[in-house]
Amino acid sequence: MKQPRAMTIAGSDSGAGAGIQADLKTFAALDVYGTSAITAITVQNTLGVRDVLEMPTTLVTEQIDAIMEDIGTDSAKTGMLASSPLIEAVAASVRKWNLRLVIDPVMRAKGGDPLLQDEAVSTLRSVLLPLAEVVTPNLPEAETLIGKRITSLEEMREAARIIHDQGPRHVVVKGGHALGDPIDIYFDGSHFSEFRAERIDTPHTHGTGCTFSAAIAAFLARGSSVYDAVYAAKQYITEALRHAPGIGHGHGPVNHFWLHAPALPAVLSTAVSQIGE
Ligand SMILES: Nc1ncnc2c1ncn2[C@@H]1O[C@H](COP(=O)(O)OP(=O)(O)O)[C@@H](O)[C@H]1O
Ligand SMILES: Cc1ncc(COP(=O)(O)O)c(N)n1
Repeated sequence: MKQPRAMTIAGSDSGAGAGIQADLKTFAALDVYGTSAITAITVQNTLGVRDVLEMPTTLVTEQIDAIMEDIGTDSAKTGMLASSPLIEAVAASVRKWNLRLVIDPVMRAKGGDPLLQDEAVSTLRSVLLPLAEVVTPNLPEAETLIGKRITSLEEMREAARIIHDQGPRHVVVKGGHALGDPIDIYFDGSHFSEFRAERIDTPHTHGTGCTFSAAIAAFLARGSSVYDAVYAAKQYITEALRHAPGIGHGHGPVNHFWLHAPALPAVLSTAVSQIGE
């Protein structure tokens, strides 16, 4: 049986809670074969981002070409894109390979460190958003994309409509940054839906947006409709937050593998104990 495939085009997080690492773990947990094109290397842990090295645009283009010329993909997602030239290069590849694209319009890390240059927001809006099947801004990202504050569910709906006018076919304005139970607003150009979940009381929210958008890409690769993919991704991120392993001294990662049995199957436990002898 052919395994579904998904590609992440994003930054590396050395702490492995967000970025490429979170995306590949999410793909693996959802039984999708994941590939990656790295846009930038961040020196990062749960406390913050210490340094960033952007990849040359040609290297990003070549990674995507190498994946597509051999392995192919059923969906793709973007995360940290850092700068206008990288966004332009990724957009050219999306067009060249006709990628079915989920955009997580990453602008800042949880602690506030910038992951996208301010001047690149207009490139993201005008060049990449029109190529998206789905875009998943959090509240601050949605505010930046529309240029006004969002303070209510009604304003989230209005934001989704304005962002939809910028070109993506589906919009999910995420409510993780609001108070109370997080409500994500979904808009497909004609209908709104609300995806509600209970708020998990935890500081370990590093990589929630990456994980959520990677899960949407994974479910799309598995053949779900966009609505069903967002619905399933919402359940996946809620449980991943609930089972966060409590790693690090700051905003720790979620548990991408909450679906899987906590104990190793007997055959592996035996092999592991023999390796230790
Ligand atoms: N504490 C929480 N409990 C439950 N769901 C959450 C919590 N924080 C975020 N979420 C959900 O996780 C997903 C990512 O949202 P959000 O944190 O807003 O994005 P980002 O990581 O891009 O800032 C959304 O579906 C949001 O509703
Ligand atoms: C390399 C990289 N990409 C993205 C994020 C944002 O993470 P979040 O999912 O918490 O918004 C991050 N902190 N680092």
